[in-house]
Amino acid sequence: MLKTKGLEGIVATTSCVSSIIDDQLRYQGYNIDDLTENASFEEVIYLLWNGRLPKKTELNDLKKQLSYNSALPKTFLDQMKSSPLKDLHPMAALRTWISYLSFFDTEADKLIKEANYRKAIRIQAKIPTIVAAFARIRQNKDPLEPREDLNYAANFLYMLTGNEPEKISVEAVNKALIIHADHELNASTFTSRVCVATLSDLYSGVTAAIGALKGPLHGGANTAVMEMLMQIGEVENVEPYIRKTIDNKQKIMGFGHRVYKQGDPRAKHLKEMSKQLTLITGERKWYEMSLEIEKIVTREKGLLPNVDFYSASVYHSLGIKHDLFTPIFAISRTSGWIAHILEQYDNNRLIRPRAEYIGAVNKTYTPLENR
Ligand SMILES: CC(=O)SCCNC(=O)CCNC(=O)[C@H](O)C(C)(C)COP(=O)(O)OP(=O)(O)OC[C@H]1O[C@@H](n2cnc3c(N)ncnc32)[C@H](O)[C@@H]1OP(=O)(O)O
Ligand SMILES: O=C([O-])CC(=O)C(=O)O
Repeated sequence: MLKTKGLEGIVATTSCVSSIIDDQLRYQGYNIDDLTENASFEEVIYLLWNGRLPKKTELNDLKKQLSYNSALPKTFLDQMKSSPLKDLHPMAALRTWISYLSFFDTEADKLIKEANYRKAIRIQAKIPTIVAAFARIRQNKDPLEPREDLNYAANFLYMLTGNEPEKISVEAVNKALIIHADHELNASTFTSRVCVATLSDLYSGVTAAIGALKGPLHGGANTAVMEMLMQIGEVENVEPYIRKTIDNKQKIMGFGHRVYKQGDPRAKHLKEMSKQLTLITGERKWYEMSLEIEKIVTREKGLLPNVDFYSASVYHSLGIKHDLFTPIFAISRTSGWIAHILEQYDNNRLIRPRAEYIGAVNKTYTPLENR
């Protein structure tokens, strides 16, 4: 008899990439609180892929490679421009464009370690360029070339807006990218590992993971949180809205977690960022509404905010379109997916669990005309 639905509590692999122990999240042994306060996203990419922090020359080299590989081929951009993007879900677009990127990579199906690392850099370098190009093209704006002089976070903001990004925005995006980079065996990471365990390629692994992240029970929750905040509109509407949602037995987006029961350690960073950024924008209501929702949901349901809850008001305060929140999550999580994919290749075995069959047996075929 199946004891646990949704593989809850099942340990499905060993991993050195990240750990959740006593509600503390660590990447390769480093607490995310430490990394969020001190590191750059580029350092975290290196850490996740190599198991240690980079030396100065190694970091500079990674930055150069990311920068060198960040532009998109003209044919790729032409294809984007001629596609019907206007009403497309950005995660559907991203899933397609990452897969399409493999058409331009002569090493796409080479599974040797060195080629995998080169592909890892190409994907990580191009994913923010793709998201930014998508965002601009659907508004009938020309996509922008990445800039060599900007770091990963700043370059993304620049390509999105065309403006010189402000320091505070760059710092916020850098932190958000670090916070979302990896999370043990979450649904999208598991998906990526299952995919490449068949000895499929890195592009397939990342594409599959994007599909899994898209759903509102996973990465799609950050956009859903913002939709909820927009529907609520004002702090005084929070209580009736949440009460109705609870009475209707609907889920409150951005709350609850499969693994954390005492709270998601990433939420406090985003909460503080939301507080600071809404002070600057003057739109305090997004933070205040979030605080009120947290108070009521914790009181009524005993549920705590997860990573997606305060990230909504953070990204909104940075002026980012709401449906781009999940693609930004994907930009960050690509670093974690890739780390897990590389780890899977290093010690691979096909992932193929069993299903307990609960359907009918011993049926016999009835010819079509007799049904
Ligand atoms: C990056 C990330 O993926 S973080 C998660 C992002 N997703 C969300 O924020 C969506 C809202 N949250 C949820 O749907 C869930 O809490 C999940 C998907 C995160 C975890 O799901 P699970 O571990 O499968 O818990 P499950 O959905 O079975 O919930 C257990 C109980 O708590 C309730 N519950 C869990 N989360 C919520 C919520 N956000 N709002 C209301 N009730 C909730 C469920 O209704 C269920 O109640 P029941 O036992 O009375 O039926
Ligand atoms: O681990 C999970 O189930 C979901 C999550 O928080 C993440 O992927 O960051």
